[in-house]
Amino acid sequence: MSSSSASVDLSRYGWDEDWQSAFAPFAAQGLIPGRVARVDRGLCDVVTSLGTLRADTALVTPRDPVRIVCTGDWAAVAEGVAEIGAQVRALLPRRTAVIRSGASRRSLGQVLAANVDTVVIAVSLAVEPDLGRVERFLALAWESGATPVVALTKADLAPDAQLIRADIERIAPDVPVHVVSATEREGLAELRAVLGEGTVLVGQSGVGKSTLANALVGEDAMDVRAIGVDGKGRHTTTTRELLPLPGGRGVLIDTPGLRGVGVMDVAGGLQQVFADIDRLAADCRFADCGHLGEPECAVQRALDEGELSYRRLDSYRKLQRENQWMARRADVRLRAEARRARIERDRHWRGRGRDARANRQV
Ligand SMILES: Nc1nc2c(ncn2[C@@H]2O[C@H](COP(=O)(O)OP(=O)(O)OP(=O)(O)O)[C@@H](O)[C@H]2O)c(=O)[nH]1
Ligand SMILES: [Zn+2]
Repeated sequence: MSSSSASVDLSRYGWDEDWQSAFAPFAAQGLIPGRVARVDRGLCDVVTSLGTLRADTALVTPRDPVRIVCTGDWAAVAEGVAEIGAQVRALLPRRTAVIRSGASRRSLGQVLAANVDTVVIAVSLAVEPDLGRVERFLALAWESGATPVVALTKADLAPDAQLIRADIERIAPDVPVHVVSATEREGLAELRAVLGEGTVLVGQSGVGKSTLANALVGEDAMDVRAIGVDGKGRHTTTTRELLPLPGGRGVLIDTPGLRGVGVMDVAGGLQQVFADIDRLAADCRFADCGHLGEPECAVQRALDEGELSYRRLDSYRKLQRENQWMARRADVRLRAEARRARIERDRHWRGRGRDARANRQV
């Protein structure tokens, strides 16, 4: 699909009047708008009205990984002439960003998708779902500014899909939960109906995201391959793609499967996922109740009555601790960076002073 020359209608990719007005200053510089469909090692595929261009992203590569170009971004692109290829010159400010904490142990974030209004969390019905992991994804999704939806995949492999659905609904208040089978093409229309203008599919590796994306888009658009390269014969999505859904129903972004998903800066998201616990806590006698045996604790009462599970309260505490820990790490990192910058600056000025003295002596 790359470098087609046909004229592309960008409204199929989510272009609207607000983007248009945000773009005005770039249009004045002769740049063209494009939506980033895929990013890899310094280059990206960007869909413009002229077709998909391969563009250099060096000019928009800051140190902060959260600000690095990502699938779903709207970019101001210089088309390029002769040997000089296309270049991404700037990114329009994002409306939403789905961010997880970085894969490494350093406290850096990684943007999974930008400018989506729906986050579909894919959870496989083929295995016992890990409720804590679903809660993590929900926190990320709420925090992004988009709306979460849960898709329970591989329904054809699960005799008790409705039981699992009830469990998920309990931990995901106010979130639509859909049971689908991509291979049997079941539940797809219902799922499609709740998607917004832009959707990203997230979830663990192997839950069936790419297969579901293909089923929703209606063609073999994603690269789903059984590869033996890693020796485990796992199915792995090697690229991240953005595709328009049929019937003008917005775009769909597939993401590579995540082994683990860390949270950072998700305090607001956690409050939304665990709104039930916060509501209970409001009825505790003490405003700062730790729900650890204090008298007249509404959370303890709900635990005793089986209205709230110990697992869910533990999960909330664990995610809160992780979030605070990540925030502290980010603080430490920012302070270290500031210190490094100060040392650099001092060295620079000391060097200049030495040069000036040396000059005087000549
Ligand atoms: N039975 C059944 N198998 C499915 C279904 N959807 C996906 N699969 C299978 O599950 C395996 C993983 O599917 P993928 O679509 O590659 O999963 P993914 O989540 O994109 O995986 P990553 O790319 O690693 O993130 C493949 O063997 C699919 O054929 C389904 O609805 N039913
Ligand atoms: Zn309490």
